[in-house]
Amino acid sequence: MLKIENVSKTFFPGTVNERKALVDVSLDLREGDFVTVIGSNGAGKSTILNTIAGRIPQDRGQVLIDGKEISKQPEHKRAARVGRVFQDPMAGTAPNLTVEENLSLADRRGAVRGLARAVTGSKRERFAEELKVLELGLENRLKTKVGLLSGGQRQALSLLMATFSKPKVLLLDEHTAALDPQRAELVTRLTKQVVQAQGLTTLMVTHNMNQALDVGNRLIMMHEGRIILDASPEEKQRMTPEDLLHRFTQLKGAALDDKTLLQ
Ligand SMILES: Nc1ncnc2c1ncn2[C@@H]1O[C@H](COP(=O)(O)OP(=O)(O)OP(=O)(O)O)[C@@H](O)[C@H]1O
Repeated sequence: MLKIENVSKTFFPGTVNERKALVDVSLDLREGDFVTVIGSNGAGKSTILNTIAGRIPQDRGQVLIDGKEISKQPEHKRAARVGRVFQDPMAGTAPNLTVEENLSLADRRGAVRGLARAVTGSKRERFAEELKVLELGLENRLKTKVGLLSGGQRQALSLLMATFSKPKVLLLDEHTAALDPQRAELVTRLTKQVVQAQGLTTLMVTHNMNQALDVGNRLIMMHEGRIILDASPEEKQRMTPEDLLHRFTQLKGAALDDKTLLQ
């Protein structure tokens, strides 16, 4: 479904600031796979999401959705097929627009022209229905400016907006990290719910080992631009956070040893 083939990305190549963010990364996701992505700071987790979304062009390799190469498509062209939620609750919504105007924009994502913000009666009813699922009472606040909502409410709305046009792929970049534990739990629960209901193929970056094991059916671990572990559903189910940390230390060490050997 989502295929990443031998993707590499180096920032500032040939300079003192050179950063190899992705080194020959390949990944194959089946329809409905929900993959959690963990790794150290600077491992390349966000960069991989950025190359799928089209925010950053890769230097080499291909990104395919349903067998179709999308690497040349600009970000806005991919938006209808690739939904995304960021860490910052401010990033996914327009604060000066109302809840219903934001939803209307999300509803029209990928459409060519038209009054994207305009909200008709039937649409309003549909939006209210969709909002009810969040259990935050936002269905009664359709005309509230989004800037007045709490971080958790905005993030829940961002999630709904990212999945509104039934994307092929959902990218979650530490989308619960900026929330307090209670709201993070709520948004995690909503995420599971929405991904399952729509059967979305999903990649979720997290620094939280418990969350990485609790959510999804597959887990990958990245280090210095490479995937160093791709845990199957069975393997993931058996793992504890301690196992995961232990594997990380082991594999990280092995990656370093390999590099030393190659020098
Ligand atoms: N736009 C950019 N310009 C220059 N360097 C970048 C850019 N984006 C990422 N990098 C570099 O690429 C490497 C991978 O960064 P990336 O943000 O993908 O890591 P990450 O695994 O998401 O890290 P974190 O967990 O800290 O968010 C890092 O060395 C980073 O400094």
